Amino acid sequence: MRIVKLTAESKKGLLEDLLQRSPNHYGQYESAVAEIIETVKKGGDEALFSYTEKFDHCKMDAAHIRVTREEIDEAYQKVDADFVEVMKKSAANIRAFHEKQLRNSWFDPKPDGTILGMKILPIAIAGVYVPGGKAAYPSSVLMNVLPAKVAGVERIIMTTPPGADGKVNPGTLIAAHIAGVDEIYKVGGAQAIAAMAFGTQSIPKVDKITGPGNIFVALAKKACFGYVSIDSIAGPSEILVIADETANPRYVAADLLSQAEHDELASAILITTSKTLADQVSIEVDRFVANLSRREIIEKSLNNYGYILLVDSLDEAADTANEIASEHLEILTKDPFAMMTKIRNAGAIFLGEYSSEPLGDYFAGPNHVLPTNGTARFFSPLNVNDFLKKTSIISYSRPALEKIHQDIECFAENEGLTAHANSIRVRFEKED
Ligand SMILES: NC(=O)c1ccc[n+]([C@@H]2O[C@H](COP(=O)([O-])OP(=O)(O)OC[C@H]3O[C@@H](n4cnc5c(N)ncnc54)[C@H](O)[C@@H]3O)[C@@H](O)[C@H]2O)c1
Ligand SMILES: N[C@H](CO)Cc1c[nH]c[nH+]1
Ligand SMILES: [Zn+2]
Repeated sequence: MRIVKLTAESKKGLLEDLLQRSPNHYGQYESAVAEIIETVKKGGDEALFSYTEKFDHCKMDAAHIRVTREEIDEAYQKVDADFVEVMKKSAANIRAFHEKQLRNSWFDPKPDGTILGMKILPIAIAGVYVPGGKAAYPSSVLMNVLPAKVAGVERIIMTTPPGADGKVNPGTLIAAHIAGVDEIYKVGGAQAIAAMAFGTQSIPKVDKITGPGNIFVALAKKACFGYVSIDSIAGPSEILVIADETANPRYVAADLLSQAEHDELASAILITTSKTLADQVSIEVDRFVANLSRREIIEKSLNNYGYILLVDSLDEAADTANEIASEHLEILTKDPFAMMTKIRNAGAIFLGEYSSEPLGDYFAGPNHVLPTNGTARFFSPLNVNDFLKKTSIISYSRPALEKIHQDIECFAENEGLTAHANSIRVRFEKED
């Protein structure tokens, strides 16, 4: 991995480079995605079948688009029983963590007769996209579906592209079954997003679409936003490690590679105060890479977005981490909790040498759908709130309104909205 002394100039170049990975920079696919969405809007199921044949090389029809109970049973025959048990344990952790996020409706009655409150209800129907192109991610099924379940969403549907044989990855099906998905449809890409946003003969229109996917999926979600709610536009995975001279270089190297293997555009960055650690990590990275199955992808992503940045102090490391606002941030320093207090922007923070990033990807419980491309400055991890909607409650008694009616009339008149003022005043005027 290249080792770079951090300067104002190298930082500027790095930040600009990282931003190029955002789906917002892939405008060349936007017109193709817009055409797919329009075609699905007009053509419904027939358009879906034709895109499935074109992109997934699979002949699909209305009788086979929905996954059957028999297909789920078949999946259980194919997947190792130990893996099924692990998915169940992981699901229990994810559910328990997300249950802590639940908020109840609240009402605040006052002695003067006012009641203000917030009525909180789940959305009625959620649609989860699960990638199925290059690799299957049963963990992402759990991470997207369980917060919706905890929120109390009544109907959760899922779409995922079929293989050429018309089948869905068995691990994906079992994860969906464990998490409690109601319906699974075999369709992928932008066409799946359009189907969930607008509805087709087979696929219901949903209120919110969540889930990761490739550039066609990301741009389709962006284009459908407004017709339907979405979680976020996820970009390629990112890991940032802050480490000092106390860190174990093997652990740092292994953790950087864990995210580099996701994608050629994934970023893996170490910020350290120790030149010795930097050199050791670089050696350990080379040792590990030689034996990893996704070596080609890893080498490309390290070549594209792999950096070891040398800084003069941990404060400089924290400032830089806050500017990068990484999806994942590991802190491997003498006092990780002290360091954590200096971090403002990160999707998830992993503290200490036994909290390596894949713990969060698979098992600990917090969501692995996290803001990427610097959006941790203003976005949060996927959570139960994403599947809840709120309605304000306002109730005043006559005496309560009487006390303040002139204030409201004053406000309305100053905005030139006399009908607003009148709607308050009329309640306190004597009728002729
Ligand atoms: N951030 C996360 O939490 C997370 C988790 C899992 C996966 N991911 C990411 O999701 C992505 C999955 O991508 P994938 O491709 O493997 O699966 P995918 O399911 O997102 O995409 C496959 C679909 O893309 C469409 N497609 C392919 N080529 C096309 C073309 N030329 N024109 C129009 N549509 C086309 C097809 O319809 C196909 O069904 C990866 O980038 C992975 O890193 C992210
Ligand atoms: N690290 C990914 C999010 O950036 C999520 C994931 C799924 N499987 C393994 N990892
Ligand atoms: Zn991962």
